[in-house]
Amino acid sequence: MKRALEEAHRSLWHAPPNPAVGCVLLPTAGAPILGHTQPPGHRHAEADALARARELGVATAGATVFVTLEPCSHFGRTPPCADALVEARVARVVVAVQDPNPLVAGRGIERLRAAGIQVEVGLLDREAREINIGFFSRMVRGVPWVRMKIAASLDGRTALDNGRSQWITGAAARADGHAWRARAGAVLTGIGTVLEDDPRLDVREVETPRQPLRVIVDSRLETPPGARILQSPGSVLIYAAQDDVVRRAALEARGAEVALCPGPSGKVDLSAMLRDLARRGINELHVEAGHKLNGSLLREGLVDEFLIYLAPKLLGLGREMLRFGPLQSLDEAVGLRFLEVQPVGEDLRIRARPPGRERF
Ligand SMILES: NC(=O)C1=CN([C@@H]2O[C@H](COP(=O)(O)OP(=O)(O)OC[C@H]3O[C@@H](n4cnc5c(N)ncnc54)[C@H](OP(=O)(O)O)[C@@H]3O)[C@@H](O)[C@H]2O)C=CC1
Ligand SMILES: Nc1c(N[C@@H]2O[C@H](COP(=O)(O)O)[C@@H](O)[C@H]2O)[nH]c(=O)[nH]c1=O
Repeated sequence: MKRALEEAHRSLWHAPPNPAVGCVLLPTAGAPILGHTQPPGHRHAEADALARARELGVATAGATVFVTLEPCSHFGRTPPCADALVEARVARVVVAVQDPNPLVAGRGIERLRAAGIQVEVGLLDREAREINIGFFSRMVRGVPWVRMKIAASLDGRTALDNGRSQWITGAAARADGHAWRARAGAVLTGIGTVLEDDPRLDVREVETPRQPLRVIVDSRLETPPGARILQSPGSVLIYAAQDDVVRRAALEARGAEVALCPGPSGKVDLSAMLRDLARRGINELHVEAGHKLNGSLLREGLVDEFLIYLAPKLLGLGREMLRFGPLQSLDEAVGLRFLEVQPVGEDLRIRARPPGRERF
């Protein structure tokens, strides 16, 4: 199953909105055959391993199959993998975790058992959920997994007082940040960052088979039609709270989609926005915003994970990571749990989760 998880990992960048799944087929004789999810519309992991077995002329009857997610039982863009395993006459299927999609959960396992195949469920289920944490979040909660990336100095500053922030972290940390952008379905920022940094927010520092959707929270449609984000590759979606026919037309003429998502006090309803992003198939949402939008997302309890790069430098007065508070008591502090602390180039990468989000 560990090999199957490694295979699943290879699909992380091209699988979305599908889950990244890995498969290892152990034939009764010969070497293991590996498979993983191909881009949407192409082979799932089990079908991939079975196709490889056919290409190699390896008999699949009696084989044991390890797969990181329950085989599908429904006709989507590809035929059901459970049927393919039945037709291949495999003897045993070990599934790491059941499909979280309430419409199909358990059906693939039932289909295999009904055909007389021995099925076991639960081996390395925690790791299997973790690799598809965004897909699980979308299926179970109806919102993407929100991962907030912050690049800061050791004293926690994300920009100088005058707004300048490029660059705080080094080249290796910035490239690492692009790898996290690449696996997300969408990258989200706020209008403050668009106006101050004129960012592109696309994936350039690492190779990628696709560009994530770029999303701007822009209550009053203030994104300049000449902004670089509208010129770089990939689609742009702007959430506004108020319509403005002229500004909307100018942004649409540049290829952006504008969605109205009004909330209280003339601002975008951030929870409704997340539900809408999930409906659009976004599993992981990568946030790269300034202290104001970061603070709003935290205050509304919408942040699932922090991806923080800390540079070994001090900036003194400047913008904080997230604007919230002031708290009255230390008991009110937002406690986090470190998942990982890792050097990246000359900087440190810290991944941390708030309580209740340690696992999914
Ligand atoms: N080092 C780093 O990792 C990063 C640093 N930065 C830096 O941050 C600075 C920009 O910060 P900031 O201005 O905070 O930028 P943001 O990206 O946070 O955008 C701020 C805007 O978001 C809006 N906003 C906040 N909450 C909501 C909500 N609930 N609904 C709708 N809109 C909301 C605010 O609107 P309103 O005004 O109406 O309240 C505000 O105008 C720049 O200097 C940039 O360089 C930016 C990104 C990453
Ligand atoms: N300053 C800063 C970051 N800033 C983030 O990168 C954005 C620019 O993206 P792009 O236009 O695609 O290069 C910027 O608006 C902000 O969100 N990132 C980092 O890894 N390290 C840094 O020091």
